[in-house]
Amino acid sequence: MASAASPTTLSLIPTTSSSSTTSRSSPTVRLPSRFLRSPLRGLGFAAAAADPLFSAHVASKLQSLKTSARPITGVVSMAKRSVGDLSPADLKGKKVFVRADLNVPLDDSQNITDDTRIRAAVPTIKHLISNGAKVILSSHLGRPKGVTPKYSLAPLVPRLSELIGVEVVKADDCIGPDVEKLVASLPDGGVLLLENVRFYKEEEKNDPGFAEKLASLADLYVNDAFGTAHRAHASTEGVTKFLRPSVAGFLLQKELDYLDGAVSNPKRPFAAIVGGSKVSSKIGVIESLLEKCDILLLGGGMIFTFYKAQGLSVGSSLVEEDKLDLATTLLAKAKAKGVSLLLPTDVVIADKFAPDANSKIVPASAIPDGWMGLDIGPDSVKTFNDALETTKTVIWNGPMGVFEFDKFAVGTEAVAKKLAELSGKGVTTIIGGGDSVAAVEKVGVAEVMSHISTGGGASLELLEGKILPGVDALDEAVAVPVR
Ligand SMILES: Nc1ncnc2c1ncn2[C@@H]1O[C@H](COP(=O)(O)OP(=O)(O)OP(=O)(O)O)[C@@H](O)[C@H]1O
Ligand SMILES: O=C(O)[C@H](O)COP(=O)(O)O
Repeated sequence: MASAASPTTLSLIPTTSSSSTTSRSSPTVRLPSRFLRSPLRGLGFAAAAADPLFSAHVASKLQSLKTSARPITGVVSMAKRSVGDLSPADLKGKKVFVRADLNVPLDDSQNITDDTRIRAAVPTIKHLISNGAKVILSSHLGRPKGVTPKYSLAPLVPRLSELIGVEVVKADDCIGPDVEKLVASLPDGGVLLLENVRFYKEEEKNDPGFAEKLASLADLYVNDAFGTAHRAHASTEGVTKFLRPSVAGFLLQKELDYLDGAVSNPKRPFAAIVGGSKVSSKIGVIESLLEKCDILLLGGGMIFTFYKAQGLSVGSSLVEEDKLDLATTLLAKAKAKGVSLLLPTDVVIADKFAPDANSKIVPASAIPDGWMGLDIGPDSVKTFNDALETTKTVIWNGPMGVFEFDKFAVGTEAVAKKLAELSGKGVTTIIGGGDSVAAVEKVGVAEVMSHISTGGGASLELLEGKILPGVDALDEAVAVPVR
């Protein structure tokens, strides 16, 4: 282990050598990922033009086209068909079953405390209603066991109506004769919100009979529920067996464009920042990113397992004893692949796990007994920032410390600020879901990031390279040569 005293000896693995970066930047054509596509496919330009979120997305796509140094030839796009690929005639007067992820947090008085997921669903809904479709909107909320009033979607109606600009009608069920009547009376451009699909156990069981009942309400299917795309449920997967076309909504498409497209075919150098509590929950993500990135920065509770694997004392820091070998293996893999893996050299330690704990900054090699590391230190922040300065693409998943306690939020907030700064310089910055999103929002820099995922589990699974059933079930876009 290098001494933590000097920033020049910060990395446990040699820092990015020009040779490793150069070799990774060479015009090697990688195998196409599952959704590799022409960067402009499936964006739905009509809706995109009207929405600042998507305008920015398109602008960054155009920019990436202009700046893409690597020619890709002979690769066939396997994009999913998008709602933007449907013609106005496909939509006018049609009943469209839209599965969104409106699983938003509610407080004890049933007030929405974060409407991000509702706002993210709006572009697809607006596109459909402006094309004269009848929108049958479906979602889950929470994990109810049977009909549970506190998990009703009713509290979402006012905000949804306000954002869409249409008075949303709410059904008390999601299947059955009453719902059918409401669907029959829906005007072109109207929106009917079905009740929580998870009130039926058949939803999570992906029961074909239940899926068929949902499908029977509509003429075509749009899945925009990225946050639930890793679940093979009746409304996310089963329904596609009974409804065609089955296409991706704009949000789902954008998530795939960034979390799969930009990550699998990044502008380089490409850095990944992975934090969070435990290495065990990020093994798949780290292994997958090691195949793609040039620089890997690790933070959060997981670093102590890496330190201990290297023979360092970690005091009472969070350690997964059964993952010490794994940590060693990951370090070796990074080295073998020429990935510059940086671990923090200094940490903020605390005498207890509490917001008012006594704290001090020490080298990573000098954590005393009885103290626990709860954040990365200032030298590490500086070295991480220097490493990020050279990048063209950055993805971040998981906080650098216990950011819920202000005293230990400094490292996480520093990363958020650095990414905001890089974003302003044209670097593609992707926030891969979970607590890093909360951190970015806390710092107030969410708007400037290239992409903030609305998925927690779904984004992790996509980053791990897993196939998401809710995506896999959708129609393939017509294969087109990328160039
Ligand atoms: N040094 C540390 N010691 C203990 N816990 C830590 C440490 N650093 C970060 N954490 C905790 O890790 C948690 C986040 O870890 P998690 O693995 O859930 O990450 P995430 O990917 O952001 O979230 P999710 O899994 O929900 O997508 C935070 O609650 C944070 O307090
Ligand atoms: O919040 C989420 O991650 C999604 O809405 C999926 O919810 P679930 O984990 O209950 O399936």
